[in-house]
Amino acid sequence: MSTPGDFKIHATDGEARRATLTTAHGDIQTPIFMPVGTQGTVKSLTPLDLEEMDAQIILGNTYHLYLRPGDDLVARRGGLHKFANWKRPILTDSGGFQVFSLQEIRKLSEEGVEFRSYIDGSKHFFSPEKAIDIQKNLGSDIMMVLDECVGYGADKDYTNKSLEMTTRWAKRCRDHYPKGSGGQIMFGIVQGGFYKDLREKSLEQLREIDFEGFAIGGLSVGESTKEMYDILHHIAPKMPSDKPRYLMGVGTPLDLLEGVSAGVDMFDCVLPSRNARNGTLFTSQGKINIKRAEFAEDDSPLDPECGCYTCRNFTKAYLRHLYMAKELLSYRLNTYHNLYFYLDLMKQIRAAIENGTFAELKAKYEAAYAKG
Ligand SMILES: CNc1nc2c(CC[C@H]3O[C@@H](OC)[C@@H]4OC(C)(C)O[C@@H]43)c3nc(N)[nH]c(=O)c3cc2[nH]1
Ligand SMILES: [Zn+2]
Repeated sequence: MSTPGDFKIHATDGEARRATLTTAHGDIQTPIFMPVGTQGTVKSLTPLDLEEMDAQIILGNTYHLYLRPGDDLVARRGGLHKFANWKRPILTDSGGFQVFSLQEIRKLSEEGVEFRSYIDGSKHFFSPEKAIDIQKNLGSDIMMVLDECVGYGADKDYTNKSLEMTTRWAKRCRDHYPKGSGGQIMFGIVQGGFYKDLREKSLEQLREIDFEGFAIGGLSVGESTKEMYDILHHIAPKMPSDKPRYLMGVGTPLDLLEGVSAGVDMFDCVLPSRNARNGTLFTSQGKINIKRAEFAEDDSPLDPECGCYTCRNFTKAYLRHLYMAKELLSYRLNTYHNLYFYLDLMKQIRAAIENGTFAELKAKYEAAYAKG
């Protein structure tokens, strides 16, 4: 009988790992990409669409769902799985990032963070315990601790003080929901900015606490790709090898490949769904923007190598027309394709690790995406 949090590694290829993570709503095959469903929905897609494209897990967000419709309202409806009719695993972020990135007006103290609602300006307070209580109400399979994601360029002294508070908050989150006290598992979040010694310090402090997994926070906050990869390759291989590693908010197709090569197992990013809105589509030959005039009478599919509903049923000419006409269907068909592309890339990565050809797969996409 497998327990939520069990993590079994089946194969490795360099630092890359092919594993299975057990949750209360089923097993997750890693490496994995997690579509972002901030408000309990992956914008414009139905649960059926997501199951068709084999999305194994989606993300929800404490900050947004607490403010609207209310985590208590969701709890009274049986939790987020029932409310959104999503039967597979859900991971919820703690809201730390949203408070620190979306809010100018906020007060940070040892106790927690005070902020104003972006909806009606009302005042709210998140303590580590409150952030966990909200995720308990939502019933997510994987909960994230409340942390401070310091901004790009934060100085070393501030970054150090912040990571120490984040560790104290992490401990309070774990004490508030001890391991095994329910079917939900909890990940710690490594901070430390762009200082390698502080990253190691954050990890050393967190590994003392009994988390079922560890995330790398504080990246994809405006740094260069080189700076991100530098920290990634420094800290990921040092994280507990017998537990899942989650790189938060990352990234492009090349970032996913780079992250896997550094030993990362889980990724989330708004890019595939956000880019769908502005017509930037990911294909096996690189990125294209569907609004370009060259596609006006192009009767070929978006991506000849893609098996998704959009590519099997529509031409570039029609997708361009929908985009130019600002039709709702444009957003839905573009999102469907972009997420399918990301999920299919992860499927190829899992197979490549199993048969020891990960380096070749990475080189193929680096060539196709070289032009950026
Ligand atoms: C884009 N770059 C980026 N995102 C980050 C996140 C948030 C990740 C969440 O925010 C949304 O992406 C913007 C996603 O949709 C929901 C569902 C809201 O959850 C995802 C982070 N979260 C926490 N707790 N701590 C971090 O240090 C952190 C760092 C990040 N860097
Ligand atoms: Zn497609």
